[in-house]
Amino acid sequence: MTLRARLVVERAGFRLDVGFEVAPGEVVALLGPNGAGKTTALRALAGLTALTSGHIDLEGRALHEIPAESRPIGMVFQDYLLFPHLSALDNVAFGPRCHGASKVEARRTASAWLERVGLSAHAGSRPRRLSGGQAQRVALARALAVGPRLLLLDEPLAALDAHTRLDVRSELRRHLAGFDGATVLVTHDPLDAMVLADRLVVIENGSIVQEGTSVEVARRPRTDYVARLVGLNLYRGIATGRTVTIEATAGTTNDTTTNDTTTADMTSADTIPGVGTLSSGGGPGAGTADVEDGGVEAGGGEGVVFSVVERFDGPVFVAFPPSAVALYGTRPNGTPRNLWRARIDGVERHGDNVRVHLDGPIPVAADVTPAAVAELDLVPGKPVWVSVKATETHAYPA
Ligand SMILES: Nc1ncnc2c1ncn2[C@@H]1O[C@H](COP(=O)(O)OP(=O)(O)OP(=O)(O)O)[C@@H](O)[C@H]1O
Repeated sequence: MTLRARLVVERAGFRLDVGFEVAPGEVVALLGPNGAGKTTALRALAGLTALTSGHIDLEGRALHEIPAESRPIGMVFQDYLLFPHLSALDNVAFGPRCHGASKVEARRTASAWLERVGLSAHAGSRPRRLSGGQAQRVALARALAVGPRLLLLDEPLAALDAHTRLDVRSELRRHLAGFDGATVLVTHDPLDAMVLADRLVVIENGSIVQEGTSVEVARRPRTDYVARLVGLNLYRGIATGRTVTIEATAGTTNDTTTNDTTTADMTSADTIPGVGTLSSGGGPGAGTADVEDGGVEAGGGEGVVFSVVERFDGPVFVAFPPSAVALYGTRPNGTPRNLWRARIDGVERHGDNVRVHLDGPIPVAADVTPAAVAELDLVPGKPVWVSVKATETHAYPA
């Protein structure tokens, strides 16, 4: 293991006590609700918050005995914390310079990193002239330029608008894949965690409540928070331009063995990346949604064709929240894309709304108002039309 940590931080009214390991090249996401202790854990790894007890072992070195400024770590913060008076190049060069490199050497290293993140043309720009996405890339280059063995990312995408976030997320994933040290990422966005991390460590109230790959965590949610967390509709598919074919569903049912409270979430659990076979329920509703005319043809579980905003070729993920799904009792007018027919599998309360689980060519969860439930008479077994606006889907390379 590259990193072995047990972090105990005590404060009035709060106690963090977590232990986890990160393998070389692995990205671990610390995920959890507000106030869970994620940032405290990250700051403790960085040496910015003192440990009450515990230890941090990085490649055999006792990191907790090393002062923050001498730890071999790179850190990216939510708001980047770039020096406003320095150019992008000098911001990146700052790290190597602090680690003893000469000015020329530091700038050479910085220049190479700016090129790797695609920002050579902006080397002379001050941070205020950079977009949020560009500033984030400079911050990442600055963190990696010191050749860290541990990379710490604190909500690295949180300050970006939705569209930029999409691009930067894919790009960050690529850079993380090329980093051979340990990476610990803090986020409360499940999409960031699932796309960027190999493994999730879910923290609630200062303790680890669940950990594993996103598939493992999603299959057996153990807390309400985790169950909600995996409530995204998320599919793996193949893109051709702006059209994504969601891989065929297997037609096998879930291996749900109990009727406990997590059962209702298993549908969405099957929509987590890495799960090769999505449960379609295998019912007569399985088929191919033709986005051109919005119909559903019997197709023996061939999946669904989605139209999305982003243009890609090859394997992608398509994600959208249950709130982006609209249900209709009769086929809606016009020819909206991403329209197919499904059958209601289950209905449950979800905050102020109602979450409707649907069978069909792909399993999907929809959040609708109680008024809509009454108006459309949404009861299990009822056939409905399902539509998802292309603008509310996110597609990104798998
Ligand atoms: N500097 C501080 N002094 C005292 N208490 C703090 C300090 N920073 C955080 N806390 C408290 O410690 C607990 C954990 O906070 P922390 O910021 O680590 O949570 P988090 O999981 O990162 O949450 P968020 O997602 O909101 O950032 C909270 O109860 C918080 O109020």
